[in-house]
Amino acid sequence: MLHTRSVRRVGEGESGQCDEVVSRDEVLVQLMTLTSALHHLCHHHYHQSSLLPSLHQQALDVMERVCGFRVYRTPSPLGGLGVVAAVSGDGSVAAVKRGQLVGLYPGTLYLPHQPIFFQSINNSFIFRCADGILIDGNDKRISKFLYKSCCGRDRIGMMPSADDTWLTDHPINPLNVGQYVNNQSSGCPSNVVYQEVTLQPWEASLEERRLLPNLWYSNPPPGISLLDLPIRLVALVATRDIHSGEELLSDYFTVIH
Ligand SMILES: C[S@@+](CC[C@H](N)C(=O)[O-])C[C@H]1O[C@@H](n2cnc3c(N)ncnc32)[C@H](O)[C@@H]1O
Repeated sequence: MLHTRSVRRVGEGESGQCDEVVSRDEVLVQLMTLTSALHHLCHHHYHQSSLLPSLHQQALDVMERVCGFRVYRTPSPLGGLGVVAAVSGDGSVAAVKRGQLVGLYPGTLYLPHQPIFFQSINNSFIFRCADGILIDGNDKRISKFLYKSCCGRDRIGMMPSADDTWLTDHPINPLNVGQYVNNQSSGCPSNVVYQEVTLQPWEASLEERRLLPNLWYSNPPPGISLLDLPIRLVALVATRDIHSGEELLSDYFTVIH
């Protein structure tokens, strides 16, 4: 069956993937613009699950004001859930412009040599980066337990070092649903690509990091602080204008040359 699958072919350039729709810096500018606008929602005790649905709605409103569209999970004609981009009101307009950041792939980060056998059983949410880093974006069972455990371990004082609300139906950062983007199918070509970004520690404040959905499975090496570690982010970027109500579709199968 594999030979019938469409494959995204990626060459590696000096500064990253050759198929980048926009530069790494542009992805980060878009990301930080949204996270700055979402900061005020973090001052609530948002880990209280009763507040999350309302905070999520407010976050979607902020996203639409800042980015021009909102993204959310909804039942997909392909089966299960998918992710759509939409604007309130007129469904005929282009909600997303080519090059806009539409999602982040959340999850626990595993180095290529780290064991992930039990987490990978019956798990369709494991993303493999070009350099072999794995991201477990499953929000259920052992994957959920491990992410929450790492989040508790990495707390900086009272401050969480990453977002864990993506494990619920009401993420405080609406971008953190990229693991639910479905694969393209015949007649429905992809409209987003994955752009892998290594975020250096000095590029994001603690306030920004608490809205980002990735952290490491392992402790930092001895003598290295958690805050000195880079973080891997996988951004989903639109490859064309996307109409309001359209499902986001990616290409799961990528060959790196
Ligand atoms: C990462 S999940 C995506 C979210 C998934 N739809 C869900 O609700 O859990 C990947 C799984 O979604 C389903 N899927 C993704 N793209 C699909 C497609 N084009 N047609 C049918 N099923 C698809 C497959 O079951 C696949 O293993």
